[in-house]
Amino acid sequence: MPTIEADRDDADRPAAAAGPAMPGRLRVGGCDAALPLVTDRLVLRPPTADDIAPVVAMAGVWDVARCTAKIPHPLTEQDVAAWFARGAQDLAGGAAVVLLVTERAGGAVIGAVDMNWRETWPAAEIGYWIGQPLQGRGYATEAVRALLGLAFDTLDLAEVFASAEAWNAPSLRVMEKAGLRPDGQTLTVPAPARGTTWQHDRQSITRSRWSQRRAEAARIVLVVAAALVDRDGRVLLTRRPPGKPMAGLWEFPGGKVHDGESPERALIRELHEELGIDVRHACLAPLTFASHAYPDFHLLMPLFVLRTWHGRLTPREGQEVAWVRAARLRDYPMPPADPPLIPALQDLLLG
Ligand SMILES: Nc1nc2c([nH]c(=O)n2[C@H]2C[C@H](O)[C@@H](COP(=O)(O)OP(=O)(O)OP(=O)(O)O)O2)c(=O)[nH]1
Repeated sequence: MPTIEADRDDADRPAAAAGPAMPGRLRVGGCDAALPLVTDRLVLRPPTADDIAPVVAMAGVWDVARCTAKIPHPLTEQDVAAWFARGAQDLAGGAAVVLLVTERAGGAVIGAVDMNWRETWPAAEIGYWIGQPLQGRGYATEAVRALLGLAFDTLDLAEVFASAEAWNAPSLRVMEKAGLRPDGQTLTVPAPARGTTWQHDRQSITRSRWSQRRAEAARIVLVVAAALVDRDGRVLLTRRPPGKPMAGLWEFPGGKVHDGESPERALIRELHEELGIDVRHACLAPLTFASHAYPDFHLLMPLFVLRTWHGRLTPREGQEVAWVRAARLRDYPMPPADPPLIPALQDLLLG
C-alpha cells in the first residue's frame, strides 16, 4: 500500500521541487494511509496553522532551540509558519517530511520530527525535538522509530542519519535506542539558535541493519505470569526491582519459560523462587494472555489465576509487593503489555 509514490509526472511538480528526476524522488499522493504515523502513545502528523502557537511556545524555549539544527532563537510565529509552509512544499515535492509529534491520548502537540532526503538520496537526515515538560519519557525514541519505519518501509531509503552535540546525552541516547551508530563521518550542522555551525559525529542506520533489528524484535519470548488472588479478592502485584528493564513498574509475578519447560512448570518454579510459595499444577487456571511488541522482542505471556498455594508468601528477591483490589489495578503503573489483561481480571473478580 505505498501511498507515498514514485513521482512519474515531473511537469506537475511545484517549482520548488523541480530538479533532475532521480530514482526514489517521491511525491505524496493519497498519503492518508501512510500519514499520520501512529505508535503506542503517539500520532505523528503534518502540521496545520492551529499548531503554530503551541510550537512557538515549546520550541521557543532556549533549552529546546539550542540543541537543534533548525530552530532560531528567539522564535516567532512567522518563523514557524514559514517552516510549516516549507514542510508542506517539501512533502508535496517529495523531498522531506515534517511531522508534529502529538499524544495519542488528548492530541496535544509535544514536539516535532523531520526527515530530509532532498540532497542526500538515497540517504535521509532526521531531526527531532520534544518540548521540555514531556522530555525523558521515551517519546523521542518512539517517534524516531516510527520515522525509520516510514523511511525504510514506505520510502525505500537506503540509510538514515542524524547527529547531536557530544554534550547532548539524551539526544545521543535516542539514536542509540533507535539503532543508529557512529559511522566515522563528520557533519557540519547549522545551529541557528547559536548563530554558528557545529561539527558533529554522524550516526546512521542502514536499511539492512534496520531489517535485521526488526527480525530480532519479532523474536517471541514466552513469559508466564500469575494473578494470585487472596480471600478478599485482591490481586498480588510485584514491583520490578532497580537494575531490571522497566524497573519500578508493577507486574504479575512470573518469568521467562526456559527451554524444555512447560509454562505451568516455569510458573511453579518462578513463584517458588520469587515468593517462596509452593503451587500445584491443578491450581493454575488459565485466564488470558498478553501479546505485545517491545522494541527488541515480542512478548507472549499467558496469565494464570491462582487462589490456592502452600507456604508463607515472602518476597525473596527484595521486590515490593502490593495486594490490590481489582477496581484499583489501573492505579499501578505497569509494563505496556499488561493493561490489556486488566479487564479479564476485573470481569472475573468484580463480576
Ligand atoms: N513476570 C512478568 N513479566 C512481565 C510482565 N509484563 C511484562 O511485560 N513482562 C516482561 C518483562 C520482562 O521483559 C519479561 C520477564 O522477564 P524477567 O526478566 O522478569 O524474567 P525472569 O524472572 O525470567 O528474569 P531473568 O532470569 O531473565 O533475569 O516479561 C508481567 O506482568 N509479569
